[in-house]
Order: sequence, then structure tokens, then C-alpha cells
Amino acid sequence: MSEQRYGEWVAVRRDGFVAELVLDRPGAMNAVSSEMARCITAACTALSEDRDVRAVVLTSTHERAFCVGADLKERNSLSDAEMLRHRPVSRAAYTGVLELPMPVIAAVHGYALGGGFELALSCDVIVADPTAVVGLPEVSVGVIPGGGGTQLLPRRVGAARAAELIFSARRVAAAEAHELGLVDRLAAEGEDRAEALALARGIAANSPVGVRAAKKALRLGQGLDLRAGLEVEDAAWRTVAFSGDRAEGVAAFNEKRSPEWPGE
Ligand SMILES: CCCCCCCCCCCCC[C@H](O)CC(=O)SCCNC(=O)CCNC(=O)[C@H](O)C(C)(C)COP(=O)(O)OP(=O)(O)OC[C@H]1O[C@@H](n2cnc3c(N)ncnc32)[C@H](O)[C@@H]1OP(=O)(O)O
Repeated sequence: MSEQRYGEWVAVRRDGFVAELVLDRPGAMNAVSSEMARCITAACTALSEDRDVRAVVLTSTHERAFCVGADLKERNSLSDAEMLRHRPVSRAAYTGVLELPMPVIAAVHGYALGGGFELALSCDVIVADPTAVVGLPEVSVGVIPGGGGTQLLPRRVGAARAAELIFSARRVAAAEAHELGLVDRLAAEGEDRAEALALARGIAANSPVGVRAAKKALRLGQGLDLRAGLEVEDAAWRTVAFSGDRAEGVAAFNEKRSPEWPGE
């Protein structure tokens, strides 16, 4: 297991084909300051460029929080001009997670609120433990979900449920969050990270070319009508149909052995 730090607040731990993107600002419950946003962006840029990373788990070192959202202390001290200069910086962090080309699994325990929940929503799968409390309370502090929440939440739970959660700013405990589809898996207490890593390892055993193409089709197809979505799928199919992974996958099946993916 190797570890690479990105600034003071973020690390990437590697274990074979799986990478862990670690939010590590425990003194502020991982609140996303402009510096933390830069650290997240730098880590996502490095991950995006690493063809050997087949799955990512987004985790937190804080015992009681995944991430509590934008740093409201910093926000309080920013002038309007500084706030405007800050937006592209924090925007890059959220789009950085959202646009990672490989599957990303969020391991959530404790508070995932505001931008913290938006980071989780930017992932493909959310694994939570019973201590998780999620929500988009931005309107209770005079702003709106600005980390993708107004677009990602309705795509996950529907427009009406998203409206109820955003307008009410309410926090949702783990069991109800799982019932509503706000989180995808409910792990045993303290096991969110282990369960997310196990899922990531399972994904990493499959064709990286196929998995990345499938993620691209899933993402591009969201919101399209069926006919347009099938065209997206057809285009994705063509990117794998003649790949080395497809040749190796079929050969390994017929030779009754495990594939050694060329990853191209
Ligand atoms: C995907 C593509 C997207 C493309 C667009 C990208 C857009 C650009 C980016 C914009 C980002 C927007 C992000 C988001 O939309 C906006 C927000 O996140 S607003 C903030 C939302 N979060 C909250 O409202 C949570 C606030 N915190 C609380 O409610 C409570 O603190 C708690 C988490 C429930 C914990 O409560 P307690 O256990 O009682 O503990 P305390 O309240 O005493 O807190 C302990 C300690 O932590 C400090 N703290 C907590 N939250 C924050 C925070 N958000 N910022 C800064 N500091 C925080 C708190 O002040 C205490 O500090 P202390 O008093 O001990 O110094």
C-alpha cells in the first residue's frame, strides 16, 4: 500500500488496481475550503491520468463526518470578489470527482451534508454505515446546493423527493436514506470503508476497458430518451468490441482461466 499526499488535506492510497481518495481535514470535519478543493482537484487529476487505477473509494479519516460541506468559516471571511474567484476552484473539485473515468464508490459514515453529500452524489455508488446522516441543508444557510446537488439528486431520487429534501434542508439518517435511495448500500457500523473497498476490488477484477466504457454510457445516457440512449450505448460498444480486453476476456473464458487484462 502506497500513499501520495495532495496538499495538507487529501491523500491517495494505492493497493494494486484500487485507489482510495482520502479526505483528511479532521480538524474541520473535512469542510471544503478553497485549499481543500485544490487538494481534491489535484488528486482527481492524478487519478484520471493513471490507467492502472480501475476503481476509486472516496473515504474520510474523521470519526463523525464524511464531509460537512463548504467551509462556512472561510466563506464568512471571503469578500464577494473572493467568493467569485473561489467558485471555479471549488467547482473543479466537484467536477473532478464527478468526471473520474473509473467507478468511484463513496464510503460514508457520519455527516455528509451540503457539498459533502454532493461529493458523495458525484460518485457512482454510495455505501453508508448506520451513523451516516446525509442532506442538502444549503437553503438553511442562505445558499443553494452549488456542488451539483440540484442536478444529481433528482436524477437519483426523482424531482419531487429532491425538492422536498432541498427545500426542507432536512438531514436524513442512514436507514431512511437507504429506503429513499440516497445511499445504495447499508454496511454494518464502521464497515462502510471495508465494504466499499471490497466492491472496488470486485470491480477491479473486471475488464478496465469494459467498465470504463460502461460508466461512460451510463453517465452520457442519463436524461436522454431511449432512442438517443441506445445510440450512446452503441457508440460505447464500438469502443470495446475490438479491444484487447475483449479478445482476452473471450479467450480466457474459453480456456477456463482468469483473464490478464491488457487494459486497452
Ligand atoms: C458535481 C459537479 C458540480 C459542478 C458544480 C460545482 C460547484 C462549485 C462548488 C460549490 C460548492 C458548494 C458546496 C455546497 O453546495 C454548499 C455547502 O456545503 S453550504 C454548507 C452545508 N453544510 C452544513 O450546513 C453543515 C453545517 N454544520 C452542521 O450542521 C453541524 O456542524 C454538524 C455537521 C451537524 C455537526 O454538529 P455538532 O456535532 O453539533 O458539531 P458543531 O456544529 O459544534 O461543529 C463542530 C465544529 O465543526 C465546525 N463545522 C461544522 N460544519 C462546518 C462547515 N460546513 N464549515 C466550517 N466549519 C464547520 C463547527 O463550526 C465547529 O467548529 P468549532 O466551533 O469547534 O470551531
